[in-house]
Amino acid sequence: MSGHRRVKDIDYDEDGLDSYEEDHSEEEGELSLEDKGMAHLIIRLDNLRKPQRTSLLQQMRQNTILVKEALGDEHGVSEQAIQEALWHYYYDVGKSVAYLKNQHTPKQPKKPKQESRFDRAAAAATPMKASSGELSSSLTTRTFQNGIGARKNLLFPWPGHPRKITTSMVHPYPLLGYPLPEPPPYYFSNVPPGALLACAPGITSRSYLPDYVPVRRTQPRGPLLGGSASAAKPSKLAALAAARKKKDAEQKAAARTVDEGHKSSVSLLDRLAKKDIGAVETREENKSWVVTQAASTSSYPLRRKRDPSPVRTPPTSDAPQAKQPEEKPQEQTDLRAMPSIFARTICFALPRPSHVEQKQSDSMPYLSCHDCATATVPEVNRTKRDFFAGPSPDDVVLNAQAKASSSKSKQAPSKKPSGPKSEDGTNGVTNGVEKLSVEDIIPQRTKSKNLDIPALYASRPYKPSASFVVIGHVDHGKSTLMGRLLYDLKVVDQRSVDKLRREATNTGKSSFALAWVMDSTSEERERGITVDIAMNHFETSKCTFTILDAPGHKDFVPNMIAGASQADFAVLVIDASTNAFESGLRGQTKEHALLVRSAGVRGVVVAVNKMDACGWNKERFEEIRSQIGAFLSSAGFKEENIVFVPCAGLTGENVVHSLLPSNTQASWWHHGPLVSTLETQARASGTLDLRRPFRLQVSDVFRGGITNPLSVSGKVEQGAVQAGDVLLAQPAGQTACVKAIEVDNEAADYAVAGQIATLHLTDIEAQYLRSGDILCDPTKAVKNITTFTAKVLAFEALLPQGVDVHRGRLHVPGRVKRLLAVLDKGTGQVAKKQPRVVQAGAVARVSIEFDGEVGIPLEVGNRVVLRNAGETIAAGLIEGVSS
Ligand SMILES: Nc1nc2c(ncn2[C@@H]2O[C@H](COP(=O)(O)OP(=O)(O)OP(=O)(O)O)[C@@H](O)[C@H]2O)c(=O)[nH]1
Repeated sequence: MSGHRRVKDIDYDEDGLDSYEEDHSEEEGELSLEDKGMAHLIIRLDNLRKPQRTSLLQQMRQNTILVKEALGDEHGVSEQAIQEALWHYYYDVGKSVAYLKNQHTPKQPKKPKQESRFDRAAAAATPMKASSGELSSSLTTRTFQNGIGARKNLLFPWPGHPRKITTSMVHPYPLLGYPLPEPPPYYFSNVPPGALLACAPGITSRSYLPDYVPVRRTQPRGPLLGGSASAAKPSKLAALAAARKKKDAEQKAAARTVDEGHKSSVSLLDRLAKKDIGAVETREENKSWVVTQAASTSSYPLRRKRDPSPVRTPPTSDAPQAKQPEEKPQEQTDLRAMPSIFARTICFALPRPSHVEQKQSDSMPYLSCHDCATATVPEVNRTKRDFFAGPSPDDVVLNAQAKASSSKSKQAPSKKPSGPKSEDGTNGVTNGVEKLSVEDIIPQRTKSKNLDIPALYASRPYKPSASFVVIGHVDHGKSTLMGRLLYDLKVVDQRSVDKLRREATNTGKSSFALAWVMDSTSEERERGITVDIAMNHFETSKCTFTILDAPGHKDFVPNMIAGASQADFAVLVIDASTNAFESGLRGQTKEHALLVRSAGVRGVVVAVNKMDACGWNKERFEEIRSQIGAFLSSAGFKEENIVFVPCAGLTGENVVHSLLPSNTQASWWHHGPLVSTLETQARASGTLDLRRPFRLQVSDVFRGGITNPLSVSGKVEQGAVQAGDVLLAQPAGQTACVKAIEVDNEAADYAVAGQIATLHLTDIEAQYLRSGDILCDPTKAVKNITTFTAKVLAFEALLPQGVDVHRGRLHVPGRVKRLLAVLDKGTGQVAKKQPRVVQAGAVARVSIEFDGEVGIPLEVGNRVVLRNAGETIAAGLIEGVSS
């Protein structure tokens, strides 16, 4: 059900607007032949009413013709492609033409690259000459017979691989002879280990290789560089290589002869190790390492067996087996390099020459092979002095500093007892460190000034301040109106506006220049619509304001809800031009008004905008006033809290400055401009109870600068906060300390309910804070709940169903678990228990539970909005919670 249907169904909507049913029946006409050609667009426009759809299709037709003309005949672009481009560029003919020209202009064939000498040489060295048929015999015949196109397919057999050879895919190894892309990791997942190795160069087996992978050529390779591929005459390089090979072979043969003459079959390494081990065991017989029998024969000597017993093994008669008398190890030179410090750390008992002992001890005072204390080292070999038992030198200094600063802040006498020198050589400062408590060592938190905020606030010299959310249907001129307000109040300077005008003109959106004051993201500027809440501050002689410019598009209603939750009052912008007001009523005008009311907003200023477009027609203004006034009253706004102001954001008439007498068309308006109405609303925003427990819903989490690595912003919902306060972040359950506060972009000592503040936090990790979370008084914290009951007004028929629960920036999936009762709208008494369905427009009590296991920070009195499939289906007040 569309939004306007939902609004129509609510029984308080008795304003005589066009009925949805009538409109809907109009839409069911047959498609014209012309329309059938645009069926792909009609599908997209399906959710629009017929007049809108017809106008868009009309525009599409006209623009299609314009684009065709601009493209000319030679491009041969299909009509559908043109319409797709127009759709993409929001009917922008210029952009669509540029895009299509770019897409359909035949690319100039690239000038063939002149072949360099290197290319020629490389080509000669590789057998990749399909045309000449000089192919390796081991490459599959199929591969080459099928030509390059087929080869591409063969090369990229796995799904999703780009079927395009790029330079990055070319296999660097010329052995395979042609570009081979790296296969995806999963390709070899079922290949047994070793199989890939078996296919490595030198092994011709291809049993595990997929068909498309050629194996190593069995033919000798041609020369890599220079020379001829025929290899009839060896090159100089080849001759050199052959000579070196021959020399190597001769050397090996000589070595073999020497080895054969040797009595023992023990390798050089073995012999060296034996010498070393023998020496060690002679020197340090109490070592717990034993040399295995294998070490004395052929195994690598470092492959030692660790004594499984932690008890030191006394030298036995077997041990001397390692000492082979015939080896005469002392006569041989120790050729082994020293093990690295790391290696020695791991194998702590390895011996090392005495000449390096001292040096390494110096370089790593805490890491000595002999000093490493671990459970597996025999007791006697453990260090006598445990370096890690006491604080490190850094700790000593830091702790002393902490101690010094804490004692300074406490105005303690600076004289410290100079204790006797400790065992480890540290002086009395170190002894003092041992007496430090954890609190002394933790960096000092920001000290609270313990301000009496309610008293200060009552006697403040400040102006009243208020925040307002700007709502209304898409394109009714919200951002332009706010841009104008800021421009005329000199919040935005002339230079910036001129720059925006230039940029907007260059992109063909000159009328959006003022809107871009608020819409700052590239997406918003490109699409010409607001996407997320834009915040800005301004000040008049009487008040300070925070603007929350909400998106009007229905896709961004959740962002609009977030804005509404932070506002004291709302500015509902309505486009007075022909048909625009009516289409807004069927769109988001009413939905937004209902949502701000549901969010607890009491006052609304209705800015009847674009009055220039209807010639400042008084009748039009009165028509809008009567229809919207009736609707707002039925939605729960009191009559005295609804104010209407005619204005034109684009021209600036009656926004900041009163209407000029020269504007005779508007002579009927005798009240002030929009800004003076805002001031009246701000003063009427009500008093605040600052003594209630602090609550702030986090709207944004960001890095507030080098000195403020973690900052949050949001509206203080109740209570007050000052620097030095400790707050609890829910649902994470982590505490944070308030380091500093900003209100209206200026440093402040405190922030109170109603203000949108930035809190710079310490003592909390960023992972514990997300937008939608609650910062609260830890002594009276908001609990994380899993179920709640709420009194809601149903915008659509309500069943036990899945819903998204919205509260400001928070939106969490949940379920309407039970419909508890339908309530009487007037008295609030139960009219019907356990209904099977709650009709649209009815007030009901429902039970809602969240999907996840993590509780959500909500409490009694919070206002929630229930949405489903992009539609607002109900809104109301939490009456009871359970965890
Ligand atoms: N004639 C006229 N056009 C206006 C006026 N105000 C805004 N417009 C035009 O209306 C169009 C939409 O203006 P925006 O300010 O972007 O509308 P919006 O309501 O902020 O749009 P969303 O934020 O996307 O919902 C622009 O082309 C503006 O130039 C006005 O007072 N008179």
